[in-house]
Amino acid sequence: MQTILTAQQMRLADEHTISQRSISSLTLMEEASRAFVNAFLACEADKKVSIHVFAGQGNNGGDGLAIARLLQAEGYPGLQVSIAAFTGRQSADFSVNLARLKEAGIEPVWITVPGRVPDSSAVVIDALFGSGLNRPLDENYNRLAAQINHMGARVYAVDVPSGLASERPFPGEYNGVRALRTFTFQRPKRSFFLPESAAAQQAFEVLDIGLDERFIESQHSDMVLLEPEDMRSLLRPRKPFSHKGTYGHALLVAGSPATMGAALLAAKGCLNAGAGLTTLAIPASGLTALNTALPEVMALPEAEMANAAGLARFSVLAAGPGLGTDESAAAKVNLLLTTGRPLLLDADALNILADRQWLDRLPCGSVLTPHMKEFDRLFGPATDWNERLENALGQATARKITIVLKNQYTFVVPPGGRAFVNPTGDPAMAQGGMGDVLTGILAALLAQGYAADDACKIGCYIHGAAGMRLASQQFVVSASAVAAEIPAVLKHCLLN
Ligand SMILES: NC(=O)C1=CN([C@@H]2O[C@H](COP(=O)(O)OP(=O)(O)OC[C@H]3O[C@@H](n4cnc5c(N)ncnc54)[C@H](O)[C@@H]3O)[C@@H](O)[C@H]2O)[C@@H](O)CC1
Ligand SMILES: Nc1ncnc2c1ncn2[C@@H]1O[C@H](COP(=O)(O)OP(=O)(O)O)[C@@H](O)[C@H]1O
Repeated sequence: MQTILTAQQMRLADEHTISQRSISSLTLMEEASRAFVNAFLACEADKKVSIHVFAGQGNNGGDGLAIARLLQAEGYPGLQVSIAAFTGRQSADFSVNLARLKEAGIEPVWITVPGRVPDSSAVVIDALFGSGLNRPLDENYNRLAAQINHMGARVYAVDVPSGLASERPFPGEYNGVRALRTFTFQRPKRSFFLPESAAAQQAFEVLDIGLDERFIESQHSDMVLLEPEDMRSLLRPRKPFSHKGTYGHALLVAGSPATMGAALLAAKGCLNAGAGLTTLAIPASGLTALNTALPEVMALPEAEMANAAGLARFSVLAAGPGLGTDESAAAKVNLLLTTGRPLLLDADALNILADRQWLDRLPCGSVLTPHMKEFDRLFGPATDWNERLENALGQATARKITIVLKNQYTFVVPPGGRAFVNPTGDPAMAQGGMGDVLTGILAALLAQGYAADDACKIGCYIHGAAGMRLASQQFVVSASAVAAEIPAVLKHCLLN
């Protein structure tokens, strides 16, 4: 797991590393710039390309000047450097790098008043502002950013796209530089995981610049990034002499005549994520489809969904995919709530909770898996993703539940004030039914006895990893294909 730092904590990590390694901040800047150049070389190997570096006057600008000098030494002759100096003072390390730039024979152009910038370069390096940005761009910088965006160049941002706040995006429409790729130092920035950052960058890559990892990991943060190693330590191999009873019995209450497929997808996810037994509670009209498509899955007769005592034999109770929100669906959710046991609820079960105002009946230890709209229906509207995430952090702690807030970067939010960011997934997965498979996977992991937070971390990770594997070969991946890929992904996670 990686702790995601605030800009202030990042500065402390810089200072700590500088004193611990007995180096100067200038050396650290040089190392960061070298790391950027190495990553840049891998993307822009043609040395004849025309490059325009736009630098501010802070340390991000200092990086920009060092990068320009290093690129020239690498043999890129077509370099221009512009320094935006509408306001502000030069940082000490910027000034030293300015002198070094001139010594290297590069004379920068100073932009002190708004005007036209030359727009013929194929590549732009954006080093106007980095993690020091503490207010939205004013008119002059905004105009410059718009000119850069209009150049049609391939834009590489240094550390943070200029205009994007590193912790939480500023309110309103993004008015900064739009980068193709950001090479960011040591840690992704918190705002990179919020969907508003899509306006600022298409992708980011993290570069190790040698900051002290122990110091970074000692910092308190409300955001933690999951890594492949976490799966290896969380996952448990199948045991010798084990049998189907060892791995739990999941009940999935799902499906309606028009949306039986959602129930089948959830059941398929559940089977493939290793539940010992999977039972579906679906309307009778779905039984033929179930027996044909998933012969391993059992069905619960409708009459048994009227009696809480009959549910005691299941190790996990899950509901929602394709359930519908009519009276009979609500009666099923009501029955589950009366058991007083932790529940796994998704999709229509969440809508039923919201519509009937049953949220306060939810037992501690439950898991909810809303997407944005379901979340807002349950917990109230949010003006942006940061507010939504902060609400999720508060609700999970207050209600002692785990919220899986789904998105490109899904947030697993257990009680305790920390969101675990799932890095796996691919836009090829943006298709109906994907969430149903995730619910089935989570049910299987809970049935196998994983704690709620661990089940959600593992489940989201393997679900996204399955999508990524398929997306490496396919334009779009179906939910059934993702479910089918899960056993191989689990094996891979355990062995690697
Ligand atoms: N030793 C270090 O501290 C290192 C810092 N590095 C670089 O330093 C960057 C951070 O540098 P700084 O803290 O100097 O900050 P920036 O260079 O990001 O910003 C410069 C200054 O601009 C001012 N400012 C903020 N918002 C503004 C706005 N909207 N309009 C006009 N001015 C505004 C602030 O006073 C800020 O300090 C990182 O992103 C990274 O690129 C790297 O060189 C790694 C080492
Ligand atoms: N662009 C994307 N990148 C990564 N993961 C995605 C993307 N789009 C969807 N997913 C994943 O697919 C799932 C979609 O869930 P949900 O919206 O509930 O789907 P549905 O209700 O259609 O089954 C989530 O787990 C989400 O993380």
